[in-house]
Formats: sequence, structure tokens, C-alpha cells
Amino acid sequence: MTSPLDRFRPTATRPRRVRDLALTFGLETAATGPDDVTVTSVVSDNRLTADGDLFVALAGSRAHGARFAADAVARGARAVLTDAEGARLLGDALAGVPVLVAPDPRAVLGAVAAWVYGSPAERLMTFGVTGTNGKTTTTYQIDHLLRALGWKGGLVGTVEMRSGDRVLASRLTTPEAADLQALLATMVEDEVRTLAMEVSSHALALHRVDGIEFGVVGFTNLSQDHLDFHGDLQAYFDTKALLFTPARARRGVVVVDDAWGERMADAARIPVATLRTRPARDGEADADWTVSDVVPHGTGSAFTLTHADGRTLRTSTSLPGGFNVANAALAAVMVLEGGAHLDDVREALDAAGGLSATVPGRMEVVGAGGGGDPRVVVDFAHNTDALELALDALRPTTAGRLVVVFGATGDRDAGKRPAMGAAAVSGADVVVVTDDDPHGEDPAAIRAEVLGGARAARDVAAAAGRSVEVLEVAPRAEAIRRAVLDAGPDDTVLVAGRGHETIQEVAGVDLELDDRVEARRALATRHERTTTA
Ligand SMILES: CC(=O)N[C@H]1[C@@H](OP(=O)(O)OP(=O)(O)OC[C@H]2O[C@@H](n3ccc(=O)[nH]c3=O)[C@H](O)[C@@H]2O)O[C@H](CO)[C@@H](O)[C@@H]1O[C@H](C)C(=O)N[C@@H](C)C(=O)N[C@H](CCC(=O)O)C(=O)O
Ligand SMILES: Nc1ncnc2c1ncn2[C@@H]1O[C@H](COP(=O)(O)OP(=O)(O)OP(=O)(O)O)[C@@H](O)[C@H]1O
Repeated sequence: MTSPLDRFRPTATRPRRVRDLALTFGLETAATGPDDVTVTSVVSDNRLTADGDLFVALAGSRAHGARFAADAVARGARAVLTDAEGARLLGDALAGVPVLVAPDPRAVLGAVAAWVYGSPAERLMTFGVTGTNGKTTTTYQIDHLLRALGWKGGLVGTVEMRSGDRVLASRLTTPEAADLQALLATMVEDEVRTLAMEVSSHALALHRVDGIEFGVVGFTNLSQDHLDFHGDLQAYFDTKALLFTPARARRGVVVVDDAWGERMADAARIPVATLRTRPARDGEADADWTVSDVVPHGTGSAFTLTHADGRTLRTSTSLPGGFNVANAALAAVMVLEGGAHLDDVREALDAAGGLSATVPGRMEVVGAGGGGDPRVVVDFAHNTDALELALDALRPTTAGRLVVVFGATGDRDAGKRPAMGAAAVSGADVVVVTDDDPHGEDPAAIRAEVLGGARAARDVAAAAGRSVEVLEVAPRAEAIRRAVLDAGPDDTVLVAGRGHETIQEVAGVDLELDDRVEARRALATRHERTTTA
């Protein structure tokens, strides 16, 4: 996630007295300024600071925000909120600028920012989606449906932040609280009425969504990811479960296709509707909403959504794969549970061609195949489960070989690397192991770990009579090129892991790399070769 540092800012906010802020939140004062100092906005990064800001200096793993406070003040910050360590670092360096102190400023930042901006979330119909996979896709489908219903929508997630038609690329899936509240205030100014947003587990652990009580929250699924941050799966689950508490949401929808979903429905401390998108197994309790009659429809699937009370909705999604039926169904149920009328939803979806949002880098068809070309699909699958599912989704419509190009990310969750290699072998016929975002790690060492898992699985497959080719090609652009050039006309090439991302971080250096651009370039080279042959 390496987009430029930027954020939305509302143009007009009411000045808030720093003295009232201290009183409202019980903050101590380490340095006083003039009595009438006011702030109009909140920021937690000096590089984003502008006139009238409250600069919140947070302790981080790489630096203490207090180190940047003098620069923030030079850029117009009127007051600083920090912790005791920050106040110590500041000393009396910021003459005349009030410095407020909280034991854990992150824990009050969301509420403080919401207070400064006049609680903008309360003026929006809010939908929050969490889970390991499917957050982005589901969020886009919710936004698509809300727009089809005639609402002016806002969207926040991994790919972009949107206030009506204004768009900024995202750096994080869920922005820091100060930036998020500023974005919500901008949405209110822009007369946006609804918000569909992704809520990552990091966001819940790091208080980024404090200050928002969602109207409806949704849970997609849970599988191994981000264990470098959370430690183990149970802790990861417990963090996600925080979203299903009265402080954060009024009601929820939980997909109960996996055991973690069942647990989430049990753990939720708000009213939840359950949704099962696959046939029930023996002994499973009935879900409130179920999906049935799934059939191929265009590039995706048509399906029927039925409530236990008998209400039904037949609709479709244009995105391939069973998991996209789950994402689309979750989106529709969240909007219905949010109070939309079934007939209105049916009419809106019929007019909009179903849940047919285009989601950048999610099962995005870069080349449809035909005319001697392979089909080329770019997807964001960057963990074991997602990789398996993406390959499964493409297998039924692949007449020839299924080729996958992927790598594992550096600096995080090394445990998943061999498993991803094995998953690729179980789902594809040709596995091209390359680099993802190595960050600070040695790319060759990451590839070796992925290849270890892939080669072991290949040998097991070979013993069972199934032949899978495993290749190592780097850098990534070359791997995409080779895969596309070597593929047959009936093959599908899945380029997995980076989706919409356009910057690859190698040894701390940002390189431009967009899988979709590389794939199109390789297809063009194929055409040139055919023409000149
Ligand atoms: C673990 C984590 O999420 N860390 C985030 C956290 O870092 P940190 O607390 O260590 O902060 P730091 O970089 O030491 O900086 C301390 C403070 O100084 C400020 N600062 C720092 C540098 C500077 O020049 N000026 C400045 O003011 C920072 O804004 C921060 O307030 O605060 C930083 C500032 O906002 C984030 O950039 C950083 O995200 C890191 C880079 C990150 O990669 N986070 C990922 C893992 C993440 O949050 N991912 C989730 C989920 C994605 C998914 O589901 O796949 C997401 O929501 O994006
Ligand atoms: N419901 C689902 N179940 C399992 N896998 C899914 C599901 N939806 C999408 N995927 C896979 O996961 C990848 C990421 O999808 P998406 O971006 O929608 O999820 P996400 O939760 O936003 O992920 P991230 O937070 O990492 O951005 C997709 O490219 C697809 O391969």
C-alpha cells in the first residue's frame, strides 16, 4: 500500500476551543497556550498538517509523533495532543502552543476527531465490512446497490476513498482515525448519504474506527492472515469480534459458511442475521438468510436469496467464483438488514444488471481470451485460501491449462509461504513463483520458501499421477511476460497477489509495477509476434 500521502479535508468546520476539548475528554495540560486557542481539524501526521489543526503525536514502532510536532506547528497546527513520553520529548520547544496529554492518545483519537468534526458518521447510513477475504469486493457491491437505490455514496477501502465522485487512492485499508473522521466530514459536506467501508483487524486493534457506530456491519470469513500482528488465529478473531459490539455497531450480518462465522454469530453482542451461501450440512442450524439455485450467468452467477420468513430475491453477480456469490449475497443482505425494502432492492438490481460492480484488481479480466490469446485475469488473492478459491473459480471455464503467477510478501507472516506454494500446485497446472512486495527482505529467500512448499506438493501430485510444472521467474514483470507468452490459446493465466496495486516495494525502493499493465503489454507482444511471424 504505497499511494501518495493525502487525505480529504472538509472546507468548513466549526472552531473548537482547546480548553473545551481538554474538559470534555479529561485531558491533562502539559503546556498551556492562550485561553482562546481553537482548532478546526485533527491530524496525526505532520506531512498532512494544515492551518487550524490539532496535531496528535502518537507513539509508533518507528518513531514518536512528537518528533514531528515542531514541523506540524510550523505548518499551522494550533495545539498538540500526545502521551507523557511525547510531552517529555517536546519539553518547552513549542512555546505558546497548548500541549494536552492522554495516557493512550490512540484510544481517544477517534472520539476527539469525531467531536471536532461534529460526529459526521451520525449523519450517514453506515455499512462496515470485516473478514479476511472479500471486504473490498463486498464493499463495492454494497456501494453499487446503494447507488442503484438512488443514494449518493461514499466508499473507503484498500483501493480508494470516495466522497461522491471525488476519489483518492488509499494507503491503508482503513485510514487512521483523524483522516477517517475528516473524510466522513467531507462526505457530509458533499451531501453523501451512505458509507460503505472496509474495517480491517488492524483498524479495530489500533482504534481507527473509534467514533463510528455503524448501522450495519458484516463478516465475510476468517482464515490465516496477519498473524505477525495478531499472534494467533484466536486473537485475530477476537479483534474482528470487536466490531460486533454495541459500541461499534447497531446490527450485523454474519456469513456462517465456515466455523469462524458460526463463532462470530455466537460471540456478537449486537443483533445479527446469519447468512449461509452453501447448502446446509447435517446438524447445522438454519440460517436467517440462505443462498440457493446458483447457476452460471454471464461472467458470474445468478442466485436466489431467501429469508426464513419466506421473502426471496433472485439476482446475479458479474464476478466469477462461488466466493463472489457470497460477497454479493452479503452485500444485498446488509442493505436489506439496514432497512431497504425488498421490492426496492429487486427493482434497483434488475435495472443495474445485478450486483455488477467492477472491482479493480479483483478477478479483473485483463484479456478475455479468444483470437489465439489465453484468458488473463488479475486478482488480489494473497493468502492461501484466497489463492485456492481464485484458482477454483477459474478452473470450470478453463479448457486448457491453468497457469498461476504469484509470490509472497516480505516482512510479514512468513508461515504462509510454503502453504501458498502448495495451494498453487493443488489448483493450477503451471505454477510460476515470483516476487510480490519483498519490502525489506531478500526476494530470492522469499521465493525459496514458496518454492519449498510448491515443489513438495508437486512431488506428491506426481506420485498420484498429476503433473504440475513449477517455475521460478523474477522479476515479476518478466514472470507475467513469460506466463502470458508461453500460454496456449485455451489456457487461463491468473496473476495473483497484487490486484490494483501500482507500486512494488523492493529493498525500501518504490518501483512502478501494475500487473494489469504488464499483462496487457505481454498480450500486445504476443500479437506483434503473431503479426510478424
Ligand atoms: C501496524 C500498523 O498498522 N502500523 C501503522 C502505525 O504505525 P506506527 O504506530 O508504528 O507509527 P510510526 O510509523 O512509528 O509513526 C508514529 C507516528 O508518527 C507519525 N509520523 C511518522 C512519520 C512522519 O514523517 N511523520 C509523522 O507524523 C505517524 O503518522 C504516526 O502517527 O501508524 C502508521 C501511521 O498511520 C501506519 O503507517 C502504520 O501502518 C503500517 C505501515 C502498515 O503497513 N499497516 C498495515 C499492516 C495495516 O494497517 N493494514 C491493515 C489491513 C490490511 C489488510 O487487511 O490486508 C489496513 O487497514 O491497511
Ligand atoms: N468471500 C471470499 N472468500 C474467500 N476469498 C475471497 C472472497 N472474496 C474475495 N476473495 C479472494 O480474496 C482476494 C481479496 O479480495 P478482496 O479484496 O475483496 O478482500 P479483502 O478482504 O478486501 O482483502 P484485503 O483486506 O487483503 O484487501 C480476491 O482477490 C479473491 O481472490
